[in-house]
Amino acid sequence: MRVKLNFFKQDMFFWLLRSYLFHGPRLFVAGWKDGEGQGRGRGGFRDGFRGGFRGGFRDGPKVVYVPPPPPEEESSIFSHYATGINFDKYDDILVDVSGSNPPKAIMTFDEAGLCESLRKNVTKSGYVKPTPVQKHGIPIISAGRDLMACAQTGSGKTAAFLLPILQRLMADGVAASKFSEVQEPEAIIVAPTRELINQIYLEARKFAYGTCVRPVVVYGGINTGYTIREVLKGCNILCGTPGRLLDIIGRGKVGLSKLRYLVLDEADRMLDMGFEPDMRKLVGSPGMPSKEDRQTLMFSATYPEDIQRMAADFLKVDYIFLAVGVVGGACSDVEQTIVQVDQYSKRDQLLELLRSTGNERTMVFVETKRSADFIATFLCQEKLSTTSIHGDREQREREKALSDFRTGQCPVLVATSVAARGLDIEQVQHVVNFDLPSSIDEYVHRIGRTGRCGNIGRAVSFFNPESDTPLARSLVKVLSGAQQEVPKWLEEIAFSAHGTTGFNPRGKVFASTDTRKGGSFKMDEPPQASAPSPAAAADDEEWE
Ligand SMILES: Nc1ncnc2c1ncn2[C@@H]1O[C@H](COP(=O)(O)OP(=O)(O)OP(=O)(O)O)[C@@H](O)[C@H]1O
Repeated sequence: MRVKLNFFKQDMFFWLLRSYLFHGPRLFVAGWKDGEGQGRGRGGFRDGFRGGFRGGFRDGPKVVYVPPPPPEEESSIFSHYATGINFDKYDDILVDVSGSNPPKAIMTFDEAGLCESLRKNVTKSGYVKPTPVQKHGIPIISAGRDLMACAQTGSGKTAAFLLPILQRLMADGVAASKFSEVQEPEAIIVAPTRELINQIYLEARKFAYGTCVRPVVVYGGINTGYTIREVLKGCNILCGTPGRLLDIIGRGKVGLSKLRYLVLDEADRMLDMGFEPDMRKLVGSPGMPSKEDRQTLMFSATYPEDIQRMAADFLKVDYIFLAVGVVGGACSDVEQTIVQVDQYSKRDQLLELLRSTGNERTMVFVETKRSADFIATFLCQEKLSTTSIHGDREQREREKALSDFRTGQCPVLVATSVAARGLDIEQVQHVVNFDLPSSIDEYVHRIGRTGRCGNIGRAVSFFNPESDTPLARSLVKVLSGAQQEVPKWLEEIAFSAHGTTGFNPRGKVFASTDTRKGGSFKMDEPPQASAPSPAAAADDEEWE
């Protein structure tokens, strides 16, 4: 073991030295970022030589990055990928709606009563029939009810909240957006990462195409002056990451008196330890309508029980809980494989795997920003076109990485948790968990980057018993819940980690849904404390 470790250290040392000489310090010192307009824990200069510089350059120089304008041509705005062979199987998923007097589900988009322009945009987006979360979610939102919705990754949650909001705004004839020193949006949508909120904004912009509703997006890492100018041009739907949103409200550029909708996408993440204070600050902002006077909507594929209880603070008492399928369950269109490895063989196994997948688009998840850089550089040196995304990369680089991955120019994307949730990228055939996350919900979100919208995907996870044993039990449950093969060795690890009594890995999993029913999701497992956000646990990942 010791010999192995020394080899590993030597290997790392020379590799680091080589990389430093080839790539210069840029690889290790991620640089200035996010200083402007934040002055908060998650902003500022967070970098490779942590400790050394940390704090010293916190505010950094002014962020000048202005993202390229979104596409203007209709063909790009409405470009979409095809639904997969399992799209129709969504109809077989069991749906549980709880709460008083839930409105009846719709079966078609025609029944949604969308106004003509919105209906046209839905068709141009390639949507023929609604997914279950849309069938149930749209009428619930249209009826003015608060909603906590849970549906598997890639099953259309974004449109489930955007369509009824846009419909209401159009039906009520919101004032066409025009320049004003203070903007009063009707809806605010929050999400945990910059790339995700930008994606939601582009979806909102697509569905609002040709109407007078104007969505705007604000997030960290881009020039604040530019952001403010965009907002002041007119803003009906404000999409933002929490820091930038609070900043822009704090500057008095956004008033909340007309706010009708507050949407928390990836709601469990928005309410866990990392973001909860920001969310409380947001709902406590001057002018924010009370929960009785606004509609609050929450969406995610996972809802730990304690987070669900806390979420009730933000919702009206009679909110509706909608569960499509298994709460916290993995998407069954993803074929999951768990491979037992030791730490030192991971790199070679990854290489072998990627060589066998050819040019298929693959996301490789690692636990820390540093390993993201290491692994990406390693793969590049092995002649695999690879890019990386993590919180220490500048926003310009993050967006470039994502775009290179989307276009297939770099078919391999090495990512930290920052890319685990929500991102909807065409043709991601594989997800590799080079490092398994510490929380099972994070695992569910990561593997959900593939197998979207009825398409088939594959996820391979490296399980190192030395570090991953605490995840074994939940992993067995998620695998069996998604009708996947559970390796015997994993069952044994889960069994011995748990002790000998009462553990039935194939037992009733995720039994109940709505915490108001008093049940626990996982019948034979005590409720877990909300896991510290993977971000916080892992190398202070920077999320927004
Ligand atoms: N009714 C539909 N018909 C065809 N395609 C759809 C439909 N609804 C959504 N889609 C497409 O399915 C893909 C996944 O949708 P979306 O990103 O909203 O999933 P999600 O449930 O929010 O996933 P995640 O949990 O990962 O955030 C998107 O490309 C979206 O445009």
